[in-house]
Amino acid sequence: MSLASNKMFYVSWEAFHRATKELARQLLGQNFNAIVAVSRGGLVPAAIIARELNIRVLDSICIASYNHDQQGSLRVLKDAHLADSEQLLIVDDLVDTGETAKALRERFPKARFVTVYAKPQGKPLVDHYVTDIEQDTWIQLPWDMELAYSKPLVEGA
Ligand SMILES: O=P(O)(O)OC[C@H]1O[C@H](OP(=O)(O)OP(=O)(O)O)[C@H](O)[C@@H]1O
Ligand SMILES: O=c1[nH]c(=O)c2nc[nH]c2[nH]1
Ligand SMILES: [Mg+2]
Repeated sequence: MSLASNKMFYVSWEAFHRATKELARQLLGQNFNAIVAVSRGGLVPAAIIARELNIRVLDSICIASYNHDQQGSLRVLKDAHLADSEQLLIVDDLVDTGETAKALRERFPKARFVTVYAKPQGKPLVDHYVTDIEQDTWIQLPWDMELAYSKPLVEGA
């Protein structure tokens, strides 16, 4: 989808932290010993989950597929060095079309893959997620926004 559809789901830092902590709670007791963060979007939730589950070993896989809201071909810019295993947790911020998730599933078939947000098309590819988002809605993540003045309603939008 593209930002032109105008349906937005705005996420504050607090909301993102709360949702990610909820994701960590769902993973309690599953004995993960390492995390691969899917950079860049997965870096923030990976740090929060690592803190909550006391996981000290983290690596990243650097994947790019979107130029802002325009999906392009998927490029792995840097691979992770950690070995695939059932104790490995792959963390991303969201799953949308599922293209990134598909590539991660192929790269790490044994690992668990989790995201904070999931849209319907990508949902079947994740093991755990916290919040459902409609397919035609763009998730505005806190690191992509800044505080700005908002006009009073009487002055019109
Ligand atoms: O399910 P998909 O349609 O593949 O989309 C999901 C991916 O898109 C975004 O990453 P992006 O490629 O924009 O890079 P970024 O994490 O550096 O922002 C997001 O962080 C996911 O990794
Ligand atoms: O910030 C983002 N919001 C989204 O909804 C999305 N989908 C893919 N990549 C995305 N990045
Ligand atoms: Mg990403």
